[in-house]
Amino acid sequence: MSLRHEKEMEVNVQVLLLCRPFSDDELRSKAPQVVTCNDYNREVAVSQNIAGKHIDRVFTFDKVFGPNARQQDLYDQAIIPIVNEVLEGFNCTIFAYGQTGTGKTYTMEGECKRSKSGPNGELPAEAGVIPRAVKQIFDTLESQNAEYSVKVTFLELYNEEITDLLAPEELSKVSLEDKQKKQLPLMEDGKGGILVRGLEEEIVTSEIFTLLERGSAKRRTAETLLNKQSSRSHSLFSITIHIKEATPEGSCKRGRRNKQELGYFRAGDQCTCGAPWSRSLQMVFRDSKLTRLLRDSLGGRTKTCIIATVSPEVHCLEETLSTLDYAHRAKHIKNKPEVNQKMMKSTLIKDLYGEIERLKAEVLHVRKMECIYQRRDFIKKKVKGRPWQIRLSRWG
Ligand SMILES: Nc1ncnc2c1ncn2[C@@H]1O[C@H](COP(=O)(O)OP(=O)(O)OP(=O)(O)O)[C@@H](O)[C@H]1O
Repeated sequence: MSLRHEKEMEVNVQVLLLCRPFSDDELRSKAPQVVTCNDYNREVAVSQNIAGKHIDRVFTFDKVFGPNARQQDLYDQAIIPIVNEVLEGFNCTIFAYGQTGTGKTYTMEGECKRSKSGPNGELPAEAGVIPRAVKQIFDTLESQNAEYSVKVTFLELYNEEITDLLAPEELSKVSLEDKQKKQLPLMEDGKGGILVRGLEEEIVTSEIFTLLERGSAKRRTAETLLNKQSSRSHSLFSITIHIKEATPEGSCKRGRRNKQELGYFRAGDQCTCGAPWSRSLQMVFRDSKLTRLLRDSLGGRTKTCIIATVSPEVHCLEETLSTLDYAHRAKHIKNKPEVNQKMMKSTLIKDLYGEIERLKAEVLHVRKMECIYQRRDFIKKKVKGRPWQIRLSRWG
């Protein structure tokens, strides 16, 4: 392929800026505002006082959403086209990046717990990107009378450890404490991608709130100065859509698997991983799990959109500038998105056989682990519990 043709296929990572409104506490304390958004010009200005001089630093992004923007504004203006591209066959990634308390969870999940869906299935105003994307996918595929399945995964990355937020507890006798410590390994999938071994894939049939609530409840949270319910980790939510195409006689001829990744990545000192793309730019920490998870999204074959989140108030000035600097640099990352190939039925079957083999190996692994845990519990009881008795009986 010619260099010119290759360049034509390149697209930049899209970067949006979202500034959340003042919280009630910030309004009460009359904290000065240092961030001003100009949605129309796609600019955000940060006011600084340096040696008595008032200086404004201005950053331009692909789209800017000020404190008055509603969840629906962000979704309609920026996310709908991306989800449409997923339905057309691209793999896409959307992730929120920002300091603690700037609205990453609010933007990606929304306030699912507080609000309920409307009578006709319409989403609450507070619903974030994930439930809206799921609804758009279902609505579109239903309107096309397509034969499809939608599967999701939800993982947490904390201190270089990956845990599954959707792992069913009742299926395992492992205690919650052990479960949370259970790490999942990252490995190459043999097709140039990365997969997390043992990650639970859940089939979604309609609404996503129950699943999101279940996963979110397992995220590690702690109170920070800026957020009473701060998640202490990075999270990645993936939606895989499998669409089947039928022949006129009705039998399945070929299919396509498209993937949408939705993540929220913490910026700031509490996190040991730093800005993922600063790493991808500097080519350091090549083995960081976050960098590996995002390998295809930053500089790979995926279409990627970053939502940088900031607070408007003065106490966050330093972190806000750092988020804006990183986000601005990320605008220069180029990806080469490729449409997923439609697979012929025979290839599809081969692929599914491969998946069955992989799942068999996982079941075996889980059984072995359960055996080890049961043995350990048995030994623990023996050591810690009351004097242990073995009864020998004999019949006859
Ligand atoms: N755009 C917004 N409109 C209204 N409230 C918001 C908005 N963004 C964030 N908030 C509120 O700000 C608080 C912090 O938001 P959130 O928990 O989403 O931050 P976060 O970036 O995920 O923080 P952390 O990294 O600590 O988990 C929440 O109470 C949330 O409801």
